[in-house]
Amino acid sequence: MTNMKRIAVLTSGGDAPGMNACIRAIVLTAEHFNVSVIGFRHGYYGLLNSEHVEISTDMVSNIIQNGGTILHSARCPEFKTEKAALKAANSLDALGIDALLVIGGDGSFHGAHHLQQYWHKPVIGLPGTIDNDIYGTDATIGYFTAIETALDAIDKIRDTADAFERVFLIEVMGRHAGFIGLSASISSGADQVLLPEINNDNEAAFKNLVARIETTREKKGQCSYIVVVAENLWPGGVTALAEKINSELSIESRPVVLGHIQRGGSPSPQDRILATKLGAYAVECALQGKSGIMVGEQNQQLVEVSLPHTWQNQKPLDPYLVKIQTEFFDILE
Ligand SMILES: Nc1ncnc2c1ncn2[C@@H]1O[C@H](COP(=O)(O)OP(=O)(O)OP(=O)(O)O)[C@@H](O)[C@H]1O
Ligand SMILES: O=P(O)(O)OC[C@H]1O[C@](O)(CO)[C@@H](O)[C@@H]1O
Repeated sequence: MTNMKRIAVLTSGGDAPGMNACIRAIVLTAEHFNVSVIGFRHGYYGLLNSEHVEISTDMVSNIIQNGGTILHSARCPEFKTEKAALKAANSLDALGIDALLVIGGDGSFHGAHHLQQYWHKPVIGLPGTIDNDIYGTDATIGYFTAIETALDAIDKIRDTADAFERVFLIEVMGRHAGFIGLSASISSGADQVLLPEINNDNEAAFKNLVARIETTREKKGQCSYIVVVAENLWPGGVTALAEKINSELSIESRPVVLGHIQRGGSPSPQDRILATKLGAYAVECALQGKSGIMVGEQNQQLVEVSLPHTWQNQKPLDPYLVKIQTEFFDILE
């Protein structure tokens, strides 16, 4: 262990349930090693403007169950410049910070890597995003809770879909990745799913969707039909897709955009445990002088992955789940 005295943490990009659990674990672990923790508010903005607070252990009691982040989050486009990174490095030195922990998604990891070119002390990333789109860790903090939230909403939509025997197109988050979409679709028993990793031809996907709805209804009569659609896949989203279905075919459909509810709520046990594990491990890695890495978990083993590897490689969807949904279940129930 090095003789570090003070480390810093910030949360950046889309907030994710479990970020607070992670901050708590960092503070409690640091306390164990007699290291104090400074928190920068509002992601990289706080780092640039030295908007900071000393996080005591009192401040992290009773936050493990809360969504959001006590440090607040932000997207800070100007952090990409050399000027900003130099300013951040000066700010860290002025405060006597020995290591920086960044909880966020791949954009935040780009930021951490960028900073590292100008500040030569440990910088460590912790994967915190509902999207689960970070290579090198089986799951990101917040992903499990987002699936539960989406699933709860889809179950409720199914009730009204069944009552009216309607088609529902349900848009889920994920930015450009289909992890939430696939998990929500499998766990809700959705009839069909449209994901960026699977559908690269929207017209073909549309034809297939219509054919499947029509065939299902020929066989079963009027019935509900649930389609989970990843955001950023269909131009204009599910509202435009529903309009196309309604106008070109005599099929009544309803669009639902689940939106930011997927980012909120009390973190699930899995997210709290993952956040706690990674928070504690990140402190240990920092104290050992490790830098330029993301801490993650693979097959229940803690791992360290170089920051560029986390965005240079594409994390695949579970191929067997894809097969189940698109091949085995591509039949009438
Ligand atoms: N190339 C880059 N260089 C420096 N900083 C960056 C870079 N890309 C992103 N950042 C910083 O990281 C912040 C967060 O990135 P982004 O908005 O992509 O969210 P994220 O961390 O990927 O999280 P999520 O995907 O969950 O929203 C940006 O606002 C910016 O401050
Ligand atoms: O809250 P904002 O800035 O609109 O960002 C929304 C995006 O952030 C996420 O919630 C997390 O990356 C994505 O799923 C979504 O595309």
